[in-house]
Amino acid sequence: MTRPFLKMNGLGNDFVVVDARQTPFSPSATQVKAWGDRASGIGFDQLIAIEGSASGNAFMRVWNSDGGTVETCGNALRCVSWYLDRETPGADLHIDTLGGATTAKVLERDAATGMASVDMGEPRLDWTQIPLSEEMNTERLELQVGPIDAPLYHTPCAVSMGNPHVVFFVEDVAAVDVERTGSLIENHPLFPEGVNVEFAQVIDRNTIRMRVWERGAGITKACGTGACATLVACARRGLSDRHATVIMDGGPLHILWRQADDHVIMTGPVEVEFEGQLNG
Ligand SMILES: N[C@@H](CCC[C@H](N)C(=O)O)C(=O)O
Repeated sequence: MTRPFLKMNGLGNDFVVVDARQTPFSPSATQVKAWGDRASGIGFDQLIAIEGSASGNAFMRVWNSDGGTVETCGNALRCVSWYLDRETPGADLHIDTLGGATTAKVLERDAATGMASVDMGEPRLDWTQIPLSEEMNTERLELQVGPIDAPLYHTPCAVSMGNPHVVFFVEDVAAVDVERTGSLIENHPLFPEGVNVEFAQVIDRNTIRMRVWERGAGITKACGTGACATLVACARRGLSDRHATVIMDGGPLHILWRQADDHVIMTGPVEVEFEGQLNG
């Protein structure tokens, strides 16, 4: 089987995007892992399929590079909206995901880059929606890393943006061992479906520096849902306003948690890298 794909990224969080609207695409976990391997395959953080949808313009399916399917991906939603916008330039695009329905709009575009805004819907804040394995206040989780009497990181905030996130507040994000702590927390029993782990340093009320360990993908340069979860977490704790620039290793996203309807709006860039064919 060979399938054409487009390699794209949002702030360096990179994807292989397959248009599966005409021909079904159902790779095995082994195939996804092989294609995702940066040493021997194409290399990506997520594999994305654009499928048909009865209720919207398209359905976006997401696999992490470890081969597991997950609910959604914020940076990929901007890339998929750029792809679909070629067919109906400037229109609002309704893109469904396993994590919920979204609406996207491409604000600027040229042949290989663009800027898009996605309404990600409401964050889910109840412990059952994250989900957690036991009832807890998601604004202040009873969770800590390090010695019991002098924890390195503690009392994070949990937010679901359709997929699960836990946000730790730190004084110096550059000093965090993201791999060590992220991999430990990703599989903590408090998170029965695993969790994406963010470390956030509040610079001022409208600027947050964040680094991420993604469930099923490890350290990535940026995470769209992670940036949304980080802004929501900071605003819930009174550390930021409801709009901020979240600066990740790959660059900034602008996030607004709109007062009127509680929806989170993410705005940022899209880039096309190259076209290719998947074999396998
Ligand atoms: N890169 C993403 C999130 C991809 C899925 C995530 N690793 C998960 O397992 O939930 C983004 O930009 O949101």
